[in-house]
Amino acid sequence: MIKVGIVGGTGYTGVELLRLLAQHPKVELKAITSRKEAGMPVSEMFPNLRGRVNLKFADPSEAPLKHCDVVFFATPNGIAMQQTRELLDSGVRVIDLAADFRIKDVGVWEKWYGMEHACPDLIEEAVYGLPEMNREKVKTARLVANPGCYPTAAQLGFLPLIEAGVVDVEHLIADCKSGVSGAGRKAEVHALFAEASDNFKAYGVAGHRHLPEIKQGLSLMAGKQAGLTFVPHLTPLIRGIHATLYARLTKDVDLQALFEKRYESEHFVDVMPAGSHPETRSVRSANFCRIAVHRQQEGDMVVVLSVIDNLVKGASGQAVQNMNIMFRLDEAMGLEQIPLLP
Ligand SMILES: NC(=O)C1=CN([C@@H]2O[C@H](COP(=O)(O)OP(=O)(O)OC[C@H]3O[C@@H](n4cnc5c(N)ncnc54)[C@H](OP(=O)(O)O)[C@@H]3O)[C@@H](O)[C@H]2O)C=CC1
Ligand SMILES: CC(=O)N[C@@H](CCC(=O)OP(=O)(O)O)C(=O)O
Repeated sequence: MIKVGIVGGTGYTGVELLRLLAQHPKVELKAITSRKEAGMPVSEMFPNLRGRVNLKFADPSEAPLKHCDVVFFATPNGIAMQQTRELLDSGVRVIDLAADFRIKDVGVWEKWYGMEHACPDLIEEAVYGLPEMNREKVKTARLVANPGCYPTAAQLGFLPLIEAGVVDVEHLIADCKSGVSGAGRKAEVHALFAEASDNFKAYGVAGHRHLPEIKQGLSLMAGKQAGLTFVPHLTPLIRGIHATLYARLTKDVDLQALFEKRYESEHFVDVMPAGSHPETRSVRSANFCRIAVHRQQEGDMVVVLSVIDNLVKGASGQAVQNMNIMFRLDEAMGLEQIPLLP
């Protein structure tokens, strides 16, 4: 059994990790932290876990994290980087759901995240945990930087086009919409029911911290600097991301065949039949990314639609997928939930 610790067990990605790991046949949950709720039984805070998780929250300073095989950080940005070295030195592997190790250029990271990085040398070692791009490196990684939610939806949608060299990579557009759980469980005015429901708005138009992360991934795929316009929107859903991606075609290709071929052996990426319009509810609570590719009848634009559940393929599910790869388990183990309808 893999002994697992979670730092940040009371947030949305933390409880989602608990939901997935409590049903994972090869996992033993050893430690779950919360500073505010230390001592409280997990199932008291989250009754959906009654009878499934019998641990209490522990303060991070007291939790037996060093006795785990792997520790997930489901914490705000800037926390994992303070504790990762000690864990790695103790032989514990680390999967960070936050952004501490996602961006290779530490100067870029410090600019967007507004703080000094505590261990820049570990950024180089960290493997960006998008399995559909980096599976081989994830296998041997001690430290995995789990991708952001918008970056997962956008990169998986653009990947076949960029790898095949059939689009203008300098002028890509990602128009993305997220459910409110993307903002986490902390109390914030914009996430209040009366603010977020029956409402729709863009935010971060002048620059969002996922822009450099997505651009880094697209540039790696292209082998040269990619140019991207990224606009996130807050939509009155609880879960879900819908990315509408635009690119100008530079070659005439069978787009449907290109996407189907690229993802034919990817369990968690579903290329839908030509003409489809994937819905966020078709991936709700599941680790799938569903994609449809469209060519408009006029002009040379390709439009890709990519949907994920931000808390699953966009965070905790992808983190468990990475754990499975790191421990040489079946990649889909514990992740076969069928999405919830309606
Ligand atoms: N929500 C989403 O859709 C996605 C989130 N992410 C990322 O995952 C991470 C967690 O997100 P989310 O679950 O939404 O966040 P929440 O705000 O919902 O939860 C944060 C958790 O971290 C704990 N925490 C906060 N500060 C510290 C600290 N200094 N030391 C230890 N624990 C701390 C909190 O518990 P306590 O304060 O009691 O210790 C809480 O359990 C973030 O970095 C986020 O950007 C990534 C992809 C998608
Ligand atoms: C709707 C909403 O607020 N979404 C969050 C992004 C999700 C997230 O938590 O960011 P990371 O992937 O970097 O961890 C935001 O825009 O800040």
